[in-house]
Amino acid sequence: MSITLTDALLTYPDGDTRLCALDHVNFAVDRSKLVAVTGPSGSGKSSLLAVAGLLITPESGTVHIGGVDVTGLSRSERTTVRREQLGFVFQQSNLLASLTATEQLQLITHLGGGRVRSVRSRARDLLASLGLEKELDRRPHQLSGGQRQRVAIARSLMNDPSVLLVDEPTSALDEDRSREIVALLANLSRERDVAVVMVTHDLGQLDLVDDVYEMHSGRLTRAQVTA
Ligand SMILES: Nc1ncnc2c1ncn2[C@@H]1O[C@H](COP(=O)(O)OP(=O)(O)OP(=O)(O)O)[C@@H](O)[C@H]1O
Repeated sequence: MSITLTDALLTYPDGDTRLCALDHVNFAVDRSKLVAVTGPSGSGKSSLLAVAGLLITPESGTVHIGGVDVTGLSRSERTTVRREQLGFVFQQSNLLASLTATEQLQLITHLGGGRVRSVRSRARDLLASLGLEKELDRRPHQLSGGQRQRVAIARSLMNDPSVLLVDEPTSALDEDRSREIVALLANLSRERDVAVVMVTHDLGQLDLVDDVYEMHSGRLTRAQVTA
């Protein structure tokens, strides 16, 4: 398995008691799979992504990435695992208004200290592979919502992650564009051998995913197997 949460417990203070955001959650996603996590607002989906993304450490239970237990790592070790093995795509594409599509991707690697020329050609190749060959030098305001989300997905692949964590990627898109983005995530999970975890309210695209999980009050259950 590429990412595994075992018996993960996470609570938050809630008045005099504690609210259980992850209630002994077991979750595993293999490489080349796209898995959707659905559930009502407040059920714990963002908490699941935060624990899977090593942004929050569970109170008990473990997180394994690529078979390695990363639960007890120091903050800087967690940052290294995040930089080398994880990719993130957020609800809004979070692109910088002044940068071209290519520069959005270059920036990520420059922050991590990559070489300029190879980074630029890798950025352009990645964008082209996601159907953005004509948009390489466009800035966010010159792109459609779907194209912006594609740039954000390309950016998340710059470090060649083994796990991609995607939060509501279609919430700002119409139905056709939403379907294109979920189909793109399904394809790239297979072509790039990535485990993709997608939190979504968009139940119309679930036929494209490999597994569906549902969260309710911090409890995670497998909803349906479509492939
Ligand atoms: N930092 C925090 N402090 C206290 N409670 C929190 C904190 N973060 C989340 N919660 C609570 O934990 C529960 C789970 O929240 P979480 O954001 O994980 O749910 P969600 O399913 O992602 O919701 P949404 O779909 O609205 O984003 C909610 O009841 C929320 O209010």
